[in-house]
Amino acid sequence: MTVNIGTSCQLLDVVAVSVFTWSFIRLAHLVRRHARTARLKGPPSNNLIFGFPEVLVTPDSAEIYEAWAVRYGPVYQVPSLLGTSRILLCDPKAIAHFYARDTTTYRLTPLAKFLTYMLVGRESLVTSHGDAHKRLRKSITPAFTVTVIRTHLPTFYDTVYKAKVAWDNILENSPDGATIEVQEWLSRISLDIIGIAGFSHDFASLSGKKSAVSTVLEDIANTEPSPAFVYISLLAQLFPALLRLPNPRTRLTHMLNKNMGMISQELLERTKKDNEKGASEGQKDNSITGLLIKAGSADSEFHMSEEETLAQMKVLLLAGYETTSISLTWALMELCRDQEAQTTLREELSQLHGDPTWDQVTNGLPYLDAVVHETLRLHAPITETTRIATEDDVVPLSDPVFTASSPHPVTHLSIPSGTIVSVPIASINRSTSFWGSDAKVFKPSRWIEEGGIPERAKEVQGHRHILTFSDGPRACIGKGFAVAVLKAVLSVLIRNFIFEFRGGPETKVGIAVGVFPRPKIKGEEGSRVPLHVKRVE
Ligand code: HEM
Repeated sequence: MTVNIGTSCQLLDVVAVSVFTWSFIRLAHLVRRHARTARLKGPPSNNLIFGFPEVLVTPDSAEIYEAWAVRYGPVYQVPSLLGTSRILLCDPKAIAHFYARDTTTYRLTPLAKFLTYMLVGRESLVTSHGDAHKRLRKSITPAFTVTVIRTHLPTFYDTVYKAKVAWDNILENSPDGATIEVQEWLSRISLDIIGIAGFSHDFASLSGKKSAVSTVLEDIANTEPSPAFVYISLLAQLFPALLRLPNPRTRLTHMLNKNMGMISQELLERTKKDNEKGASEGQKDNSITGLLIKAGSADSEFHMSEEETLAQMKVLLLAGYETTSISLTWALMELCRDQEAQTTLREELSQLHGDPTWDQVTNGLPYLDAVVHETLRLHAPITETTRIATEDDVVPLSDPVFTASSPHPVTHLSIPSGTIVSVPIASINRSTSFWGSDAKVFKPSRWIEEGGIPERAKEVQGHRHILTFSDGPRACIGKGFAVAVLKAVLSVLIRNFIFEFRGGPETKVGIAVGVFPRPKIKGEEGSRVPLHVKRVE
């Protein structure tokens, strides 16, 4: 087909007019919505086009959000693209109300939906809403009961022991210790655990097999977003399709989706075959893949299509693996900074004869529990929840606030349909007003001491008063699994090895921007975390 210049100009004109008209309609809609919202206090715009772009592009905006909450009150508005704004909720009652209505009144923003489609395809648990979400969630819930997670504990130990053996070999002739890049190892441990426990598949990454999924995730974390990409991702709030423009990050995202798709398809086929055999032998398959296959069968109440099944597998693989490995890395880094905490944990673990049993993992090791929850409090891998209101809502507040438009304090906030609302998870988890003057300090003892958790923090609903696993109908389905993995892996590593920063406890820590922000040692390439590791003799 040939296209002459005249035709291309007409085409461009049509595109330009369409984009302009569409933008105009959207702006008119936003202006109308603005008129119906009580104007909240908040920082002034510092950029005519983007509002306050810094807060969207810094990997850790927790302290900016906290400073604004102190200055403008626990609910405030932040300038956003083209004169629009976003509402931030830092009030516990408002947050509980918001999360309780997640998937119904509050839904994924067009940008988040678009990004998730790019990552895992359509029809997944994370992009579905209302009854469709309930149906998909119910289909995999049996894989996350305490009874099932408990059966995976030996798998968690078997996997971390593979790393222990490899590290023992590295350290065999180095009594004073050696440098080990732990982030990569912790990623391998997490991937192999989720593979075996969740999908009955051994990725064998601890045996040196390169995984197509982890390689792409590494590449994403090691590819600094270019200034052009940062600009595009800011504009993508209004025009998500801009993310389709060719750039290295988009290419890697497509590759991740493709690789996860190939693995999921392979696992699905294999499990189907195994199940046919197992069913004839009367076995029950409670693995994630087994449950999803059951949900896709003709006589199931869930009527899940093959596309939905594959999308769920990709979501679970990504959600379960990357978040857990990031949390493990943070735990080791905090224990390097606080050697006393590391010793206390080792002493607690050394009193056991062998690896903790399930009862010890869940109830019998208070300091291990405290280290894990203090890490999760300080370093939420998912730093905020952002949604769009799909209907008008009235949000109750714990404490009255002054708005910019009313001389009297208000006890409720009116949120018109179309408003973007965010909960700054990481900021609230380490905010001084919730957790006290030592909120930013890694202090596991706060989880054990009488009165260690301030009353204000106790007002926050969510797993142990932190928002790291979010809350409400979309709260993390894998939180019990994740906490058990963190405890099992740390118990083996800390009992057997001593970890130190090579540059001493004051070593600076930075953030690498992967699918989720990952910690790194400042000055190291990509997301590398080389630590000095010594065997416990
Ligand atoms: C430390 C580890 C983990 C953290 C911090 C974490 C955090 C979260 C958060 C904050 C959400 C809500 C996301 C949103 O609202 O947009 C979420 C959802 C989810 N998580 Fe986790 N997660 C972790 C581990 C896991 C594991 C191990 C699995 C599975 C094996 C898992 C599976 C999921 C799934 C499927 C969802 C979506 C739930 C839904 O939409 O109904 N997560 N997680």
